[in-house]
Amino acid sequence: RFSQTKKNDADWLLTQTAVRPLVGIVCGSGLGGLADLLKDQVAFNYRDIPNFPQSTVHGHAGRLVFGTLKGRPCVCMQGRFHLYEGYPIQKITLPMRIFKMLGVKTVILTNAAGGLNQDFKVGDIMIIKDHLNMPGFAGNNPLTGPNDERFGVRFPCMSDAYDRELLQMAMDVGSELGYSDFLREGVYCALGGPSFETIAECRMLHKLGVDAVGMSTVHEVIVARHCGMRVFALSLITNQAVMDYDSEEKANHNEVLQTAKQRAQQLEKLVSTMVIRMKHNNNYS
Ligand SMILES: O=P(O)(O)O[C@H]1O[C@H](CO)[C@@H](O)[C@H]1O
Ligand SMILES: Nc1nc2[nH]cnc2c(=O)[nH]1
Repeated sequence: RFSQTKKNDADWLLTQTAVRPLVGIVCGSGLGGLADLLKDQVAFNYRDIPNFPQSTVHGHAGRLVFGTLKGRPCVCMQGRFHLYEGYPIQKITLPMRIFKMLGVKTVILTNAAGGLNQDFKVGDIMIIKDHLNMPGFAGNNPLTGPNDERFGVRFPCMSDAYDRELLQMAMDVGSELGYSDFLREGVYCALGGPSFETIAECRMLHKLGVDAVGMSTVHEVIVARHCGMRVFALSLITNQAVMDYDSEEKANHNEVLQTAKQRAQQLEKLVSTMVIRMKHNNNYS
């Protein structure tokens, strides 16, 4: 059933735009401005794409934007789907398979996340080098169910999920742009949400080696890697996870959106420079 939906969506989109994207970008909470960098835009509201889920979260506009970045064809999701919105996990990740069918080779995912690493500050950008898939530990993995061999193997490897070359490129580009003071790398952990973490949960995640916590990205990464797309992902640290019973801090979505607003331009510059550099390096067919 999902397979037919994906094919219909991809075919429908390909008849509506001449852009044949090689890069697919997913914008995290409050980070939708990335899509505005695209030139010669052709944009679709999710509600107008047959069978597509709808964005229900503030800070996720719900538009699929095609366009070019210095001549490089891209497609950008201005808004993603989360488990807590009530969608089945396969529906949340449906856009990754549509990306694949559109011809996308590299996926760039961004998100807003809480910082657990005590060296991190609000406003830091963390390049994701690995993840913990908490819903997956409980059996909620987007690849659950019959495996569609046309996309990938039954048991995909995840030790190479985050492309090392792109991670290095992000560090290099970041340092050239003068971002080194707020550029980090680390491990992202996805939880189901929508409640933010308790203090005990934050302490546990910290002990497990998690640097940043959020409610997205990991499911998309798994599906993107399953079908062989290259993955680069980053978190904007929008708030410090609360680790201390004396703290007055309370995680909230407004703070997340506020921080995103403050750092959005630099994050956009980092990502767009990388997309342009990918072309120059001729990394892709
Ligand atoms: O991961 P993104 O989509 O950036 O959103 C993050 O921000 C929201 C919480 O403020 C949650 O949805 C969390 O996952
Ligand atoms: N789970 C979770 N998601 C977030 N998204 C932005 N900040 C946070 C956070 O502190 N926790």
